[in-house]
Amino acid sequence: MQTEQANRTAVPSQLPQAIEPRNPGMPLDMDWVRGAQANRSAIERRTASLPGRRSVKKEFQAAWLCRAISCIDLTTLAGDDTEGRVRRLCAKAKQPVRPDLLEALGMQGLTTGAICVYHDMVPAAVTALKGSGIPVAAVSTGFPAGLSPFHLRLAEIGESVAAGAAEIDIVISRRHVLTGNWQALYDEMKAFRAACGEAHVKAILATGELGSLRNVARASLVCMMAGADFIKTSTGKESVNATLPVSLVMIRAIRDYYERTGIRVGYKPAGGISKAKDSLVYLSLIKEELGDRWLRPDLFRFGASSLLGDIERQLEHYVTGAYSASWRHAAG
Ligand SMILES: O=C[C@H](O)COP(=O)(O)O
Repeated sequence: MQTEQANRTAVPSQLPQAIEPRNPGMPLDMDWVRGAQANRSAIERRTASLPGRRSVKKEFQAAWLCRAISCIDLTTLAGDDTEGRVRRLCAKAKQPVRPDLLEALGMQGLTTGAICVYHDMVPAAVTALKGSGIPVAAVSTGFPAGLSPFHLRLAEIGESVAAGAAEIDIVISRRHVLTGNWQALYDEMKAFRAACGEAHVKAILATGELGSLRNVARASLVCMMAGADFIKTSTGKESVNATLPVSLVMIRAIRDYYERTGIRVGYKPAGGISKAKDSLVYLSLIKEELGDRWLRPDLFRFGASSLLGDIERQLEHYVTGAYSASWRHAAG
C-alpha cells in the first residue's frame, strides 16, 4: 500500500464478488516440508519496520478500514456466551457501522466477513443471520486445546455443519508438530477436511505453542497439502497469539503453495488484534507479500472480538473530527 494507485483500491461494496475455488489438497510432500526454513532475524527485521511506516494515506484510511471490517470474523468465544449476546453480535455483523457514518463515507452494504462462535451458539447465529449472506463459523475439534477423543472431534464438525455452520475453524494437535510427526498432522487435517464436506475449513495452528517459526512454516504447508481452505494463527486462548513474524512465515508458506500448485489458500490472523491501526499493518503486509487478490473476505479474515469497536471509533473521528467514548461502540 505504498503507492497512490494502491491507496485507491476500491472499497468492499464496490468490489465484484470473487469466490476462490477450494483447495483440493495434494499428497504429503516430505521433501518440500523438510526444506521449509524460517530465518528468525530476517523475518523480525522485515516485520519490525512495518508498523512505523505510514502505509495508507489519511484520505484513503477510511476505505481501508471499511475493507478491514469486511474481513472480520466477528467473534465471541466465552464461557458465558448466551443466545442474546450472539444475536446482538449478529446485528452488529449486519450493520457494523452506524448508518449516518456509512452514508457520510458514501458506503453501503458493508458487513463483517462472518460470525465466529462455539457450536452451541451456531443455531442462534444462523437464525439471526438468515437472509444476510453472512456465514457462521464454528470453532471445533475440542477447541481450544484439541485434545478430546478423535472420533468426538470429527463428530463435533459434523454437528456444527448440520446446525448450519458454513465455516469450521479446527484446531490441530500441537503434539504432532512438536514431535515432527507430519504424517499424523496430514492425516488428521485430511480427516477434518473430509468431515467438513461443503463447509470451508480453517486450520488453527496455535502458533504460540509450536516452538519455532520453522515449525510454523512446516505445519502451514502440511495443513495446506491436506486441504485446508484457510490457515489461521491462533485460538485467541494461547499466551502468544497473532504476531507479525508468525504472519510473515504463514503468508510466505501460502505464497509458496500458490506458486507451486496454483491454489490460493486464505489467511486468518487471530487473537489480540484490537486496534484499527494494527489492522492496517496486517492489510499492508498481505498486500505487499501476496497482492490485492488476497485482500477480500474469501481469502483473508481477522479473527477478532474487539477490533470492530476501535475501527468504528476511528471512522467516527474521520467523519466528525471527534472521538466518541469507546462504550458507545461496545459490541465488537
Ligand atoms: O478467533 C478469534 C479469537 O479467538 C479472537 O481473539 P480476541 O478475543 O483476542 O480478539
